[in-house]
Amino acid sequence: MPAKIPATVVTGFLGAGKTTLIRHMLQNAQGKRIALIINEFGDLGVDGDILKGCGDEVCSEDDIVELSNGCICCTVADDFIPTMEALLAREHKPDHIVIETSGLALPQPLVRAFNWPGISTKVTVDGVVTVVDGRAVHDGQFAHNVAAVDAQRAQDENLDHETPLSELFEDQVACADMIVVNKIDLLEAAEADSLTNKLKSEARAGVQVIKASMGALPVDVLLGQGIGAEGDLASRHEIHHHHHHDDDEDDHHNHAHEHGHDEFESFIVTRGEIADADAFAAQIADVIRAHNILRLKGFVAVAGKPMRLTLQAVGPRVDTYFDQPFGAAPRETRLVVIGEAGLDHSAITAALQA
Ligand SMILES: Nc1nc2c(ncn2[C@@H]2O[C@H](COP(=O)(O)OP(=O)(O)OP(=O)(O)O)[C@@H](O)[C@H]2O)c(=O)[nH]1
Repeated sequence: MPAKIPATVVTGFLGAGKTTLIRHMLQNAQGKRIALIINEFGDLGVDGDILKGCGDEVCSEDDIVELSNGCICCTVADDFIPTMEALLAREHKPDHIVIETSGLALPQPLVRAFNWPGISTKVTVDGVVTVVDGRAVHDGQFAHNVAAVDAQRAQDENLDHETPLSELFEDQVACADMIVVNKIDLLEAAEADSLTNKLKSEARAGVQVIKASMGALPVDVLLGQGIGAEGDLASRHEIHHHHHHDDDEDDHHNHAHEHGHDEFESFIVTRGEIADADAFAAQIADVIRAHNILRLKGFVAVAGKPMRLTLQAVGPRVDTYFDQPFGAAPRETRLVVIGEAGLDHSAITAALQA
């Protein structure tokens, strides 16, 4: 029987740097043939477009498959399994499969899917890489204290102080084989060390915690962990599954429901060309602050520039760079806005179109 193809799951919160890390990996793959499965949140394929735009020989468009029918953990059977089967049926099989989950997906149901008949004999989870935004976590944005939260819950069943964001963060840490503390360039050395130690103490025993900037890690470090994560799911406990860890559908749905994916939403804002890229970035930072937007990303048409401007904002930090010509795509500005449910669509749209 041929060896199983290793698959690496890359998870991590919105804007932590998953796409950046994968792009670096593809550009340094040293001839390894990597197939990518990308789970976009919302219906604008920004991450896929960014990766396709890297123009490298090893990341031909054929090898990039996008799942955009919602959260990967809720669409495993309908979307992920058929995609994986199609990938495994190809004549030229990849050496390695990398799966980028959307920042809101839970890694555990995805890892569990590798135990499905027809999948389990052909592919194995090489490792789960959880990318964290070192700056944000250090600043306490997604900090958590499991004991304190449990104590609070025990005191009052009606009082749930835990936000969905911190729940997801805990699940991502609990499932990791390797934690990448990214954006180290935005931290002092001592801050980076203390965060690394804190995450080491929260993760399962033996989990590697590695610092990185712009996700720049050697491919040999990221791939080839050889863990077989689908075989030890019980140790990757989902924080909110205190009662049982079975595969039954109801349990899965309850879990998905508990996490309330409906509590997040995304929508698209389009506009024509903008005149000044710096002024537009400043405008976006203001809109993000005013409306509590978690993540904003997309492509911008700048007057007089043939290239499209890629724009990515994590919190109020806005990054832009020109990546490639518009080509056949319409020359317009398209932005996806992601936040917790209740965003004021019309006010945000008006502010971005102003
Ligand atoms: N300063 C700094 N910025 C970074 C680093 N890594 C990524 N970024 C920036 O952070 C933003 C988000 O990075 P992505 O790679 O798109 O993050 P992601 O996790 O794929 O985000 P989602 O797809 O929204 O979940 C981009 O603007 C990156 O350029 C880093 O190490 N340092």
